[in-house]
Amino acid sequence: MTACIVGWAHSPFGKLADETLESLIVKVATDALDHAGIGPDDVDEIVLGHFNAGFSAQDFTASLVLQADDRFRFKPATRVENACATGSAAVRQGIRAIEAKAARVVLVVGAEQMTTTPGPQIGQNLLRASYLPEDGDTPAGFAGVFGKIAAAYYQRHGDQTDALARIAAKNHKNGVDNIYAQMRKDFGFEFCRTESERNPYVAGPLKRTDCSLVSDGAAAIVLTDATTALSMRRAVAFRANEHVQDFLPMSKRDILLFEGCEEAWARALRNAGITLDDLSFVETHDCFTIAELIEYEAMGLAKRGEGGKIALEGQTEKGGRLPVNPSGGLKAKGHPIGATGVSMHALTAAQLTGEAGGIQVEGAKIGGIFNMGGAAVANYVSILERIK
Ligand SMILES: CC(=O)CC(=O)SCCNC(=O)CCNC(=O)[C@H](O)C(C)(C)COP(=O)(O)OP(=O)(O)OC[C@H]1O[C@@H](n2cnc3c(N)ncnc32)[C@H](O)[C@@H]1OP(=O)(O)O
Repeated sequence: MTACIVGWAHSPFGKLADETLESLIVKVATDALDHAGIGPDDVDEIVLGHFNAGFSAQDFTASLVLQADDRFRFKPATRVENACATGSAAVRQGIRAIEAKAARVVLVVGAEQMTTTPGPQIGQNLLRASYLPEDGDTPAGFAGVFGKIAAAYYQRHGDQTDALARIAAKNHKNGVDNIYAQMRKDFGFEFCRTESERNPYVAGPLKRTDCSLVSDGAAAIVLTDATTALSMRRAVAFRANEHVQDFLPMSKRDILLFEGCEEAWARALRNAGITLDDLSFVETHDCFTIAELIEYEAMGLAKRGEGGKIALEGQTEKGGRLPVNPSGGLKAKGHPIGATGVSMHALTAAQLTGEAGGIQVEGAKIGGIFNMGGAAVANYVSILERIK
């Protein structure tokens, strides 16, 4: 049974000093049901994606969704976690409940509040998603992990300074038109390419503009089975949804290949019966620009070692062969860990129903999503298409 997205909601991403984790969750849960045109009584199951790992003193957070409305009382609610792919793990749990016919309507919420944590502690919290015996004390947190990956990529395939700057500039430019984005500033290629006081090196060859943002934010989607969806205002179907989990230690794999990402894309395209050429756009996990570059190769858009080439040719820019991250990605939109995967699904659904506003990809028909946890450890690919 195909699961469908029938409604969604998105908070602004950024430093949201007036919000709490609870207020963010309550707002998007309420707004997503309104958008779907249903009420709390219609919901069979609730899934919350929330990473936490020290960002919030409040743990055991699934029941925070019930704070949105007393009518949620006694409904099953569960929190799921899979590092930076936590949001997509929550989406997948909802899909599986529908496919198993255990639920007809599932409310999926993703949320994180990161900016209330002091700077150095943020890096330490994020590193809990690395293999601690190897990477637990990496300087600069997860940027340090990807700084090592970038340095190794340069060694194997040559300097990628220009390509990474092109990816950063593209995503920042796209983010200008995203009303939910944390950073709506077009920095331009030269600024992203050049080390400066405002764009210092953070880890290895990665500068500040190569890194995603530290963010607060939440997003929610409403899932139903296809029959129910067709009776509603809109229906965006999952043509595929795949999850591939790889080894956590990077020393057990060739970390420059992102093989889990490759496998997830291969399975998703096969199950959807399409090729990359059928996609109108992709939202991909650009936690660091080097990740987006390697993902071009893992998804099959570029040969190994040539991800930078297609970035420099503008193939992934709006109007290019395959627009990647029209939302501005994690780079400009922001990356509140538990919310990110849900946000990707909400904004992809919005693209496909023509509700994406300034970031709309004209004529978008099929959208792809790649959300990852750790360094290509948890790999989730969804392929979405509007059916109503
Ligand atoms: C964990 C997994 O499972 C997989 C993953 O997804 S890993 C990704 C997890 N997320 C991260 O690791 C977050 C990475 N980013 C960071 O840690 C931080 O943004 C950073 C270290 C790159 C910069 O932080 P910082 O040096 O403390 O900057 P900060 O003092 O906050 O801000 C200084 C300026 O830079 C800007 N800035 C901050 N971060 C920026 C970024 N990433 N890109 C562009 N500009 C940024 C700020 O807006 C500010 O600008 P103004 O002076 O004009 O106001």
